[in-house]
Amino acid sequence: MTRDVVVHPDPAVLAEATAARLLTALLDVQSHRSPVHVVLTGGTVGIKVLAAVAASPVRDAVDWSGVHLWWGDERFLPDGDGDRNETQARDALISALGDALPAQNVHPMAAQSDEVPTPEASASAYARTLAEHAAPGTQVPAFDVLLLGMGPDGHIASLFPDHEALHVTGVATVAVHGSPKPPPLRVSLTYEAIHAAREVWVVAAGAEKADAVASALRGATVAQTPAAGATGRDRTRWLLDAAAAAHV
Ligand SMILES: O=C(O)[C@H](O)[C@@H](O)[C@H](O)[C@H](O)COP(=O)(O)O
Repeated sequence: MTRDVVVHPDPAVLAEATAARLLTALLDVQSHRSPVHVVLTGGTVGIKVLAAVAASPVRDAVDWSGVHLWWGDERFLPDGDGDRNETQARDALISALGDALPAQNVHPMAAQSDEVPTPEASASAYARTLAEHAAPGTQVPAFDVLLLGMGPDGHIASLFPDHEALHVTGVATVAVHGSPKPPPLRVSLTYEAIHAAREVWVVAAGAEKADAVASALRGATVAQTPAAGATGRDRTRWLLDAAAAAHV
């Protein structure tokens, strides 16, 4: 596994460059394999990347009919809630793609409802959907690119420092209670699912992330800095702005 650390001057350039990199990655994979599986992240930087993809002229070079979109985590809220990562991703990119991206290629984590009353129910349902698209004997598709934002505490997806969800094994998804980042109830991929990705890209901007970035890159434990466990099978990329890279 190779690890790259790329530093861009500011958050806007970081989002644009990450979008360009993602589009190029999709085109490269599509030249020899289909479908392509991409895992999206919530957070301001993650959504800015999606908006930049939507605005890119290269967007229409991608055969979106062969792209599947997944989520690394979700806030456990009712469908359509503005705080859901799915809602923000639809607003930033998915709606703009229209019929080019088949609805059945978009795989959100189930929202809170009478039928899905708990994050555990949503996590179990997602694990089943992931398995349906996975190769025999595996739990999740071989994600081509798995995007992750990172919080100031070093959390990725909804895996927070010293949280029991960090240590869940044998399953692809986990329900998260007591998230220190609101809302408190969430659903997240586990490290096992994250590590199944061919490439993991951690995208972080801002001075408030600098300590966690340095800690993760210096090999902190995942209990201290969950982002230290953000690794892909073939490649791990840290895509940073100068402020977040200040202590690297
Ligand atoms: O659901 C979420 O909140 C995200 O998945 C979370 O992991 C986010 O990516 C980080 O908290 C970074 O968020 P910012 O980019 O807004 O700092």
